[in-house]
Amino acid sequence: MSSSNAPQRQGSIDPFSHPDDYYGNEESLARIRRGRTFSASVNAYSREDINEFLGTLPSRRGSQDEASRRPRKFFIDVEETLEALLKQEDTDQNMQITIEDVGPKVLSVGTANSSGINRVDVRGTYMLSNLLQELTIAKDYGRKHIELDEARLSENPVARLSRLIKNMFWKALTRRIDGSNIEVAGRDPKDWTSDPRPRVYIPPGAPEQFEYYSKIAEERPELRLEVLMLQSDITPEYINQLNAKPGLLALAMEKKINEVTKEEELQGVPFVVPGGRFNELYGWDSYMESLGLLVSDRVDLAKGMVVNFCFEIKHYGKVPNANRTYYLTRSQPPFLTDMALRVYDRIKLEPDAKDFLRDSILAAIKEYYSVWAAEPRLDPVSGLSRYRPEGWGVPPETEPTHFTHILTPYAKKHGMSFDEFVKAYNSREVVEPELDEYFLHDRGVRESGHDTSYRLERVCANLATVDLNSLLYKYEVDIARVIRTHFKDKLEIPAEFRTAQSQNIDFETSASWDRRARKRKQKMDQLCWSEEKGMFFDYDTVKKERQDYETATTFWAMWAGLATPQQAAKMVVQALPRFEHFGGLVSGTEESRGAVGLERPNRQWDYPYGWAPQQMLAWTGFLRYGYQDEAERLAYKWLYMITKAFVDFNGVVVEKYDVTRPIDPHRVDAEYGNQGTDFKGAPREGFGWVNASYVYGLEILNAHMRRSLGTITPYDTYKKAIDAQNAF
Ligand SMILES: OC[C@H]1O[C@H](O[C@H]2O[C@H](CO)[C@@H](O)[C@H](O)[C@H]2O)[C@H](O)[C@@H](O)[C@@H]1O
Ligand SMILES: [Ca+2]
Repeated sequence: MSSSNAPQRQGSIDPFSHPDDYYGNEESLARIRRGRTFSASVNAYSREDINEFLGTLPSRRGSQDEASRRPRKFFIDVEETLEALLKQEDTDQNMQITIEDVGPKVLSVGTANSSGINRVDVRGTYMLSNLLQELTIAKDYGRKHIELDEARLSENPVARLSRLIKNMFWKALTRRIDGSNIEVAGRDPKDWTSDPRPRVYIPPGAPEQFEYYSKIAEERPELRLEVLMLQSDITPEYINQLNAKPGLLALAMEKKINEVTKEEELQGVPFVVPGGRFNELYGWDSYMESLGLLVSDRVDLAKGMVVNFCFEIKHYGKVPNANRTYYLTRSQPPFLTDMALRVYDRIKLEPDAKDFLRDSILAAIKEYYSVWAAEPRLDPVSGLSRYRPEGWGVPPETEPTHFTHILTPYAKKHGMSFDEFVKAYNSREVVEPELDEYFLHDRGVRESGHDTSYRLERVCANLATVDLNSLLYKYEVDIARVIRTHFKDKLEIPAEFRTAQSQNIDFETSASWDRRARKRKQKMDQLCWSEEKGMFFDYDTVKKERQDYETATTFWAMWAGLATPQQAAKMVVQALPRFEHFGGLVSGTEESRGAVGLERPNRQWDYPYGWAPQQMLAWTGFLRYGYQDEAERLAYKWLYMITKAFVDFNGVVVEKYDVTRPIDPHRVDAEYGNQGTDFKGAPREGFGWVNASYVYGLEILNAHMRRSLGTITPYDTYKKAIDAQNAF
């Protein structure tokens, strides 16, 4: 077929198809297929979605013959145009074309009909940056020349971003731990050792995996894969030792027929990673991602994550923060029951659906008893739970300077260099009880997912947080409902699901779970709710007092259905205005954070930052209690902020946003900066939970809002237009 130097006719190709189809020629496609590590089939982008957005292009400087409205194609020399484009338009030389570049913002390209002889202009930041993205991707596919649909450059930004998320980003973030993918999944940008290499730890209960990976390591020495058996007794001491050789924790595998060899083999159950430096299966990221995957019709991936969680609970006793050895002592906010129920709802007609539901609920019950409702996380006095994981030492995965200000005084005290002190402290050669206390809370902060925040620093492990207890309330009501509705109110508990806390329980009924939920709600009303402030607060189980830090997690009580209608109304009227900003909800209020400066730097989970999970849970909570307008408004603001940054900054989609910053909300310099900003030419993966929030949020908006978003209309302008329309 055609060589990559010859122009290729792409006349019959959908202008919005996946790069595999759009840019992949026979040869490069064959190469990609050969090298493709597994068949993560991506669903085709819905044509209806695109049609809905067509005709609503943003009113910006258009290309010259826009009036003719005929679909136009360009014939482009990839390398030459890329070079000219960057030279002329990327004036700050960061390999992105953004509103901060000060080039002429116009580049002429040849039309396909004239074989490139007649030239027309591509104008404006958005179209030029889309051109850069398309050329970068075409180059990845080895293309020298392309025919490029103008529609691909002027595409409605909401349609473009949704399409990228559904077609490209999920695929780029999908992992499977097995021979086909171990070199990608094993990579750890956080590895602090002098010789980072892929390493996989197998739990003793999965000997077949040990055999499987050992064979791969032997057959493919170039991988430098080290296969190790995990000790059965997972103690903090042991985990500390493993820090010299950090590695992946094996996940679920299933027997499948290899499409090529037609032989049965073990394959990893796929999952989605957050992105950036986070290249493993996380706890609460996975839940948020699954909400996006379900609306992207990737039920298979959402299901895969539930199956992997069940494997983790079975073999590691919990859903670890993420599946790396250094995360083993701690978990993350628990969402398994809701996640499993949402997946079940989509697969309920499949033959194994009931087994899937049973396994998930059994795993959630085990996790509940042994992790969340057991000491040290359980506070036996209040009956509420805390993020209070075991372990000791300095968390090795954090950015190197994170603890400098905390540790330096101790290093000086012991007359040691910084590194010598860290080594001595981590191996218990030096004992510092004050530091132990600091890191007890720090581990709690990381388990809470809200790392870090002045709300939790130095106190987290003592707090019965509104977030954790709302989530556990949801576990309790979900478990009760599933047992009642799906298992005739009697769920048998097989021996492997019993725990030290539940060893005499042969079967579960809904009554005890309903009772637990009622008790938790009553305690939270008593200890966490403020009638005066109209919100829930964390409760300090040691000082026995309510905290006063105002946290957006108060809305999790609505998500979980724990709030009464009266409490919900108060939260909407009193609390919501304190958290609502230009781009949606801020994590905590400015007043609660307090003054920041050199001595007291910003923390990423405090004001002014907003995070996808806070938005998604609040929208769902508002909808649950009938606050449709509030949910729509908040979703609009969040999506507007993401869309605007996507349009103005070369397709950027990041881990978190500064929701008070209208122009460049993706610029966050707190702690380790922002994941997702540092790409060359084209974004490849976005960020897991923000991708999810985008497609999930779009489902909440009405059609009019979606159209306004596509024309980059700020919320206030949209609202004025609607009010004016309604006045007639
Ligand atoms: O390396 C520092 C910390 O990074 C993680 O936390 C952040 O990213 C996670 C993945 O997106 C997310 O779940 C968490 O909410 C973020 O704050 C990690 O989870 C921490 O344990 C780690 O110390
Ligand atoms: Ca630039």
